[in-house]
Amino acid sequence: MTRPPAGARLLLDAVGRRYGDRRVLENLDLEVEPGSFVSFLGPSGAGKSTLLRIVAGLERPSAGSVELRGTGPEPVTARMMFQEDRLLPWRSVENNVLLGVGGRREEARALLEAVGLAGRGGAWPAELSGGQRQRVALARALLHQPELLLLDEPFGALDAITRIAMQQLVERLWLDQPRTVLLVTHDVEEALVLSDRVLVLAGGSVGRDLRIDLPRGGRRGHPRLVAWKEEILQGLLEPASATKGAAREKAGTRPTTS
Ligand SMILES: Nc1ncnc2c1ncn2[C@@H]1O[C@H](COP(=O)(O)OP(=O)(O)OP(=O)(O)O)[C@@H](O)[C@H]1O
Repeated sequence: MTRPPAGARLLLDAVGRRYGDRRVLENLDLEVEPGSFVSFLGPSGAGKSTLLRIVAGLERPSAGSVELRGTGPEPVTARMMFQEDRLLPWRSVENNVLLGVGGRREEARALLEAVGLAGRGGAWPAELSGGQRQRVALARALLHQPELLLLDEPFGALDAITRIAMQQLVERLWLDQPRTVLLVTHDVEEALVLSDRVLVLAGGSVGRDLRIDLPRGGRRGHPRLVAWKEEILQGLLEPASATKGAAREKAGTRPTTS
């Protein structure tokens, strides 16, 4: 199935970000097609969240440029979702969805229904499970009909089963309403199951750029997906063992086996 182009196009040109002497991103070029689902993997500290914050406009790059092109002349609407749900405990579920927006109760209720929380608008966040709270956070992001949805490890705190349910929900909503999605995750399988494209950040830039051309729906357990997963995991493990090996050589020590 070919999806109609929708959502924002993202163009990063030689983006760099440093904190003091520390270069986190360097000379990063990237073009993301409108309506595509792109995931970012990489070792801890590789700059995945930094990149997302830069795309969201929450942080400025130290070098290079970021361009977002929407479907119309208006500025691109982007919304971000985090590992923490960031719900306000003193507001009802529905009023959390409507945060900063007035008078769109019908839409908020329809969205709560779409995320599997029909009739729970009057509940307090504390009355919901972690997965349900993330559903509210998703509904809140979608109320703004973003052309760009930025997901920073949004299922990281959820148990394995809830996590898969959330992945399926996000995929279904994305298929229903095309928009560009950027997902930062540590879960290689999650990235491969959900994405059109998986990017592995390394050394401040894009190390690997994989197009996942498997049909959706039956990806989990597919031999090609399993092979990609192994290959990516190996690549993520290698820099660490190479560094340790180099450190040992320098120190003149041998690895211990116990
Ligand atoms: N505001 C900041 N000030 C100083 N250093 C920062 C700041 N934000 C991020 N960093 C540093 O930049 C590097 C990249 O951080 P970032 O959170 O983007 O990595 P990440 O790939 O998302 O990591 P993780 O997978 O652990 O979440 C880290 O070394 C971090 O300490």
